[in-house]
Order: sequence, then structure tokens, then C-alpha cells
Amino acid sequence: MSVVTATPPAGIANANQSNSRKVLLSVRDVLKVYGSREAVTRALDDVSFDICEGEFVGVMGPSGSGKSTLLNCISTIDTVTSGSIILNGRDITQLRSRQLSKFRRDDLGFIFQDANLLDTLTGFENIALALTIKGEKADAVRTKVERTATLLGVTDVLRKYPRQMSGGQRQRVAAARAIVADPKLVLADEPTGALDSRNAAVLLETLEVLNTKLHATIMMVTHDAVAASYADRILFIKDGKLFNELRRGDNSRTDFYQRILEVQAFLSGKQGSSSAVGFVASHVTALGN
Ligand SMILES: Nc1ncnc2c1ncn2[C@@H]1O[C@H](COP(=O)(O)OP(=O)(O)OP(=O)(O)O)[C@@H](O)[C@H]1O
Repeated sequence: MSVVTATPPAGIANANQSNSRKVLLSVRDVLKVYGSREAVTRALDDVSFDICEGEFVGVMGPSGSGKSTLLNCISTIDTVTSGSIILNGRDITQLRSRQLSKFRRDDLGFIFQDANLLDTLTGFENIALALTIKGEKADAVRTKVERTATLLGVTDVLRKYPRQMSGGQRQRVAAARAIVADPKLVLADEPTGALDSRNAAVLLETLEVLNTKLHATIMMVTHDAVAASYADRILFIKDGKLFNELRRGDNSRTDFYQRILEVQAFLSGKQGSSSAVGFVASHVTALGN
């Protein structure tokens, strides 16, 4: 088993390092098997890592590597075959149905590829929904929605319906909805997948604001190295296993982006430079995979 922890040295982290920030999410020895007998897929194969409070972590890997399965297990949409997922000290793989709904409502915020706003509600009502369901008072709802909308630059679409917003505005309203109730963990699944590059950049800057100003802990699955370069740390998955980890450290986003591309090239077997291969391969050994 290799355990990737959240210690923040620059560059690539080794296994089993201690950390100073509080661990929010701890994924331990997670195995997820689909199918049976002849058609068994180990979608997650002994995966272990930690995410600390306030971290912005990207998850990357080739198609079919297990990224969505991992996100689905953490969001409790899917169940693990074995292993544990501890969020804020509680093993969420053990929750029963009523606790599960409460956990998803209170502890998680979701941002999907499509904004998934409710068409019959205005921007304000879409953002307010999580608070209204929780039974918060109207004044508190208004204050929180307006504060979040201001931070994310969507105050001018609060009265509009989703069909009257641009794709980028819809995604930022979705980001506001994900964060307004102050969830412990924001899960983003290809959040820029349906956006053009300008709107993608705005959304990524929005996630950066959520992370740096509101100290939101974010876990984002993405194929896109540009999107990933906004994160503090990238976990790379290959064939259901945690393959490697990159940290931005003090590097510029451009440098981080280049390093992400190198690992991506290695993972997809398209690496051109032998230095990139050596660079990655030496650290694969460090993780023990
Ligand atoms: N419900 C299922 N039944 C059987 N196999 C599944 C199921 N869901 C996923 N898998 C398999 O598990 C593996 C991981 O799938 P997963 O969707 O997690 O990959 P991914 O990394 O998210 O891929 P992509 O980038 O293409 O979305 C794949 O081999 C996939 O075929």
C-alpha cells in the first residue's frame, strides 16, 4: 500500500510524510470492483491519500483510470468494495441512508460539467436552494446568497433564469450554489468541460477565489492540464492505482502546467523527451506503485 499524504514540500511528495495542516479527507486502502467472475474490473485498486483542509487538489488520469469512480465513492453516490473514506473524522462508507442524504446536503458541494441549474428557478433561487432546504431564515439566505454572488461576480444574473445566462455565468452560479452553504468539501467533475477557454479561465479563477479567500477545500477531476494547473496538488491515477503526485509548491502556474504535461505524456505513453521519462519514473518508485 502507498499512502500519499498532504505534506507541502515543493516538487513531488514521497509516501508517508507527516503534515502540519488538519487532514479533512482520508482515503484508505480503497478497493472498488465492478462485475464478477470473468468480467471483473478493479476500478480502484488499493488507493490511499489524504487531503488537508483548504487544499485544492486535482485528480487526473487516462480515460477509464478510475477518476469518476473515486469521485463517486467520495460523494457516496457509489459504494466501495472495501477500505474506508474518512471525512472530518467520520467514515462515510458506513453511513446509512438518512445520514447519507444529510451528509451530501451539509458536507458536500458539487460542481459538474453541466451547471445543472434548475430551469424554473432564478439565479438567486438556484444558489439559495441548499440554504432553503436546510431551513435557514430568509434574511440569512439573502445575505449569504448576495455575499457569495458578489465574490463570484454573478450579482447581475441573480434575477435571470438559467436560459437567460451565458454558459460561463451558469457555471459560476453553479459554483456559488456549491459553496453558499459552506460545505466541508467541494467536488468538481470536469467543471470546465463545457466551457470555451475564456469562460473556463473565469471559472478556474473563481475556484481559486473559493480556495484562497473562503478556504474551501476542493477536489477537481479534470482531463485538462490548464485547469489542473490551478490546483495546489495533482493526484494521477492509472489503472485504478494512485500512480504519482505533483505539487505546485512555489512554482509558477506555467511551470506547474509544464510538469503536469510531462506526467500526462508519460501516462498516455506519448512522452517525447527521455528526461521527462526519467523524471517521472524515479518518482513512481518513490510512491512504491
Ligand atoms: N458501473 C460500472 N460497471 C462496470 N464497470 C464500470 C462501471 N463504472 C466504471 N466501470 C469501469 O471502471 C473503470 C474506471 O471507470 P471510471 O469511469 O472511473 O474512469 P474515468 O477515469 O473516470 O474515465 P473517463 O476519464 O473516461 O471518464 C473503467 O474500466 C470502467 O469501464
